[in-house]
Amino acid sequence: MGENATTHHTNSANNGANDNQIGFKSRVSVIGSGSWGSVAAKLVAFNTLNLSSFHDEVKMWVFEETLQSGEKLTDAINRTNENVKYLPGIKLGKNVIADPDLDNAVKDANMLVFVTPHQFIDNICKSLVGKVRSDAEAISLIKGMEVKIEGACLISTYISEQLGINCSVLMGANLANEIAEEKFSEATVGYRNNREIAEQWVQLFTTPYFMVTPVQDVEGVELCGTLKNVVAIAAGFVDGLDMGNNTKAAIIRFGLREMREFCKLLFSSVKDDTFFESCGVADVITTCFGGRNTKVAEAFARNGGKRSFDELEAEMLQGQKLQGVTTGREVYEVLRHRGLLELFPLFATVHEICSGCLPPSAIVIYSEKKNIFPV
Ligand SMILES: NC(=O)c1ccc[n+]([C@@H]2O[C@H](COP(=O)([O-])OP(=O)(O)OC[C@H]3O[C@@H](n4cnc5c(N)ncnc54)[C@H](O)[C@@H]3O)[C@@H](O)[C@H]2O)c1
Ligand SMILES: O=P(O)(O)OC[C@H](O)CO
Repeated sequence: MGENATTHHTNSANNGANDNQIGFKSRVSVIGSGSWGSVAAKLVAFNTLNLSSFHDEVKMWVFEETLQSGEKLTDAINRTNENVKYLPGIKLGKNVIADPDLDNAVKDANMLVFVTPHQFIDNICKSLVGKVRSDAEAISLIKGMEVKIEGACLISTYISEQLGINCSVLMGANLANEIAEEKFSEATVGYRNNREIAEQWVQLFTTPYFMVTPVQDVEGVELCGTLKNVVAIAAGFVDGLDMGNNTKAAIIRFGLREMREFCKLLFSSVKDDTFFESCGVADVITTCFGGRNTKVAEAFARNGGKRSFDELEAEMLQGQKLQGVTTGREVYEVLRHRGLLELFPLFATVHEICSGCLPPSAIVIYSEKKNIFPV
């Protein structure tokens, strides 16, 4: 494996000052190792092996757990080169090294890929404060947001503020199991100001079967990835009620419209064009037809809302996590706080169904309401 760096750092919060020299190679760490985290590591590892500007090795932080066999997940990944629990049957690349020690996994890395379920990012960031290189660049593949008393905060902003580093995002129509099998997909990198950094992320993720497009609209890209999970839950209810494709298409259209209005409510800078990128309409389509949120919401509706999402998630996903129910609650809190629930009937109804205040069939009653926003 290529440990042929011209500079090698041993202290954890390195400032990178020695790295502005010819021959510097970037080091990549992936923080998270669920199904998408493992695929992200595979994509990145393919490129670090082939691009001379990167160290070959990609560290992947694993939230450690013990498998039924008694073996640690990290040991199993390093022994088999597969994430036997979250992405079985897929070789990650021999240059992917699983590490259960978060500090060690990020040490020396100047490119950090964050890809955990969003409910865990708070603790992860807190434990990383002071541990990452001050010149590191981050990218978030996390679909979700942080909602605090003071308001909603994008995950990329949260990472940026906690760790004092810039954070871009990568979102898109990306069902992990399909990309793992190298079926063609697209994704969108959202960046703030620095096009050069965006190009580096594009280069790191692009493969012959994964086409990545940069868009200067970090908020629009990230919020699309976040909000589509709420629409996915609504689509699952429609499936569970056997309402058919026309109803589902209507729900998708209403959902996209509320996504756009919610984005613009939070950030007036969000661009309409962003909704036509992979992170927008394409992700809504794939997630509403093949995503976990939709599948579990379908089961919820088929059970008449009598089995909780937590119970169905544990049974159907075996350790994988849903984002849509939590995000639905977070969106609801933002809207309630601003007195705008009436303007977002789909989002509001999704949360009220998930929390047991309304039956799943209420999603159809919603669809009979008039258009709220001017089209
Ligand atoms: N799976 C997909 O198809 C897909 C595609 C695009 C984006 N995403 C997004 O990527 C993010 C990561 O999802 P995923 O699919 O890789 O994960 P996952 O749902 O497949 O797996 C859950 C992960 O959470 C970890 N975990 C459990 N408890 C934890 C804790 N207390 N602290 C930290 N980690 C813990 C598990 O070890 C596992 O790695 C999510 O925001 C998701 O929306 C997923
Ligand atoms: O399986 P889901 O519902 O978490 O969706 C996965 C991806 O976000 C689809 O792009």
